[in-house]
Amino acid sequence: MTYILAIDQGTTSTRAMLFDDQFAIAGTGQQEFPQHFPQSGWVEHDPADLWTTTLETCRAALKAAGVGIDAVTAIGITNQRETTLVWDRATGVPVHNAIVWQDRRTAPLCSSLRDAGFEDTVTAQTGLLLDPYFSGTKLAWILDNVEGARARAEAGDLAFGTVDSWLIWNLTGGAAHVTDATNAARTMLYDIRSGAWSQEICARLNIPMQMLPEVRDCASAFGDTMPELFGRAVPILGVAGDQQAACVGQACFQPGMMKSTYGTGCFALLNTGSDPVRSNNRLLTTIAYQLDGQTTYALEGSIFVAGAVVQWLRDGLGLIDDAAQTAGLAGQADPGQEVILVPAFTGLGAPYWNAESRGAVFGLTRNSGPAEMARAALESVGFQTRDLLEAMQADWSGLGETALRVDGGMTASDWTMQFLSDILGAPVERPRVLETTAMGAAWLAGHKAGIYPGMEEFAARWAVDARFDPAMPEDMRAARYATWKRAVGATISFAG
Ligand SMILES: Nc1ncnc2c1ncn2[C@@H]1O[C@H](COP(=O)(O)OP(=O)(O)O)[C@@H](O)[C@H]1O
Ligand SMILES: O=P(O)(O)OC[C@H](O)CO
Repeated sequence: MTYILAIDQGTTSTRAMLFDDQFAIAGTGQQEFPQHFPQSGWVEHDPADLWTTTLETCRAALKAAGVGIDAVTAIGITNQRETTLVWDRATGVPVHNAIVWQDRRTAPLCSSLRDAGFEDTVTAQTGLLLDPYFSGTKLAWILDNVEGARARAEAGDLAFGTVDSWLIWNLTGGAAHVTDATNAARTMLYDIRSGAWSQEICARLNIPMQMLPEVRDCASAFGDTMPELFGRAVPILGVAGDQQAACVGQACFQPGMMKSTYGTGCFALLNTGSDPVRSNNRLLTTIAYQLDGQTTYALEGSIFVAGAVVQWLRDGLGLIDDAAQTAGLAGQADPGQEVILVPAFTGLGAPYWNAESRGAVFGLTRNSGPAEMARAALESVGFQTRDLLEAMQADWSGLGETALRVDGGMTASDWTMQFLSDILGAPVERPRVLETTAMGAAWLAGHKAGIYPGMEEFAARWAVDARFDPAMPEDMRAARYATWKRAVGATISFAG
């Protein structure tokens, strides 16, 4: 038996999974690591935590499976995207903590660049918006704020990378400074059409281009691990950002296919094929995957609060002890009350991108209670997904009748998935294998290694666990969505 080791380095935990040659999971390792919030709106990770949890979870997965390293053919890596690291090329020592994708410290820099009319250039080249979410302004912040960093960068002594690059650097003992096209596409420094770093954007942000990693296809030879780490050198053959890896793991290989991942937040990616579609509705244009030099593009919508609204019911309001209780509560809600929760706890993401909004509840009566709040919380996830779908439909005519493929922790809630289908007016499919992100990374590496089948056969193996079809009458769907839109409008206008 041969295996692929998939590393999934996420925002709150690192996981490693060993997949056998039939895609069955033979062993898993998982570790959480500390989040650092040095100031309001700032989020950092210790780069050493990202690396050591990776190493330890890989070893734990091998141990759990009882598999020796000789049976591991290759490694695939998937990772939290946009998170920004800078380290010394000679010593491998980072010059600063990793600045996490959620960090808003560069909001003033982004505003001034926007005011100067630079967003058009950014969107035209990178497909992104000029937002602190992406790596570019975080890297500029490090160069501007860490003493001596700029001079060292200009002298060629510092390397920049997203988390994949940092892990590969460490796995290969500093031999490889590389990334893949999907991670590059999230930096706001990469021209997704020409497939090259943007000289114009780097110059504007004052970023020396010798800091940037070499960009490769998602299934490529990224480097070999140092033999002393696992007992043998193992090639790293697959890399993709986590949402893109989920798109691959969900086998969304045809234009018009779409996946949506419901974890803490929600990220929906729609495959638009070989043409990058420019959004008129504030969605992101990004790279879904790049294989054999061929780039496949996607439209992406990001929602900041999905499962997090359930965590708020539990930890903030104390209405439930466990996420799974929400469905039972929601089912008891009074059908006559229309309570709407807009969970803009940290502003609104796509398609609104309103950083100033905060959460709001509408339609409370004297009879509203935990059941109505639970229902409103779960429904908010469906309403927000409909917002994304509406934007995608407006941007691109190729969005067909295909079902939405879902994954992530919140898809365990049948109630939420049924409402999602009802409010979208479209089928929703939950796959049998929910580990789509790790499986996507494993497929990239295993396909390159020649132990996994090609795209078509891999796609044919995708199997449904549950399908949810719309059951809500059309007039009710329209009325309920119109109420949601009014609630969002009021939330945004309240923020001023
Ligand atoms: N049965 C459930 N009903 C509703 N929400 C759930 C349920 N199970 C898990 N969740 C939510 O799913 C999220 C966890 O999903 P996960 O994919 O592990 O997230 P992440 O990768 O972002 O940490 C949590 O926010 C949790 O509240
Ligand atoms: O680590 P996750 O699963 O929260 O995903 C984070 C995204 O990649 C951020 O863009």
